[in-house]
Amino acid sequence: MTHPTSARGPLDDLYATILARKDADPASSWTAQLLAKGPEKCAEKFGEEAIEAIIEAIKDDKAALTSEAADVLYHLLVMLAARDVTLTDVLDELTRRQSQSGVAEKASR
Ligand SMILES: N=c1c2ncn([C@@H]3O[C@H](COP(=O)(O)OP(=O)(O)OP(=O)(O)O)[C@@H](O)[C@H]3O)c2ncn1[C@@H]1O[C@H](COP(=O)(O)O)[C@@H](O)[C@H]1O
Repeated sequence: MTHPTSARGPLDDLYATILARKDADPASSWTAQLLAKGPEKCAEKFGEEAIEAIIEAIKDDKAALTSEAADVLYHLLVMLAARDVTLTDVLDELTRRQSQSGVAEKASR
């Protein structure tokens, strides 16, 4: 499925960079090093970053939450790449849900 908002954005560019790091020398890049440790380690790092974001959200520190949210998005993409799930797969799932909720809205009118 082609995503309707297919204009490339920073997340697409970051995901493409992360994918390219799957074949890179681990010594050359933090991302390549993390991917070389395997999908379980990538998932663990995602969990750690999510918890750090939760802490900043509870503290209501907007600057720190913004920074942690960027870490969460980066580590989400690394975890997806480690398991060969594409960003397009995830966006398509969101689009499918939006169109389903549109059907539900129309049905309730
Ligand atoms: N967006 C990011 C990004 N966000 C966070 N990080 C790294 O993720 C790491 C995780 O932070 P931690 O505080 O947990 O790091 P740490 O304590 O050193 O790690 P551990 O000891 O816990 O394993 C840090 O080293 C950050 O530099 C990122 N590393 C890379 N990118 C982007 O990924 C792309 C590829 O970068 P390279 O990894 O340099 O190839 C580039 O576009 C980068 O901008």
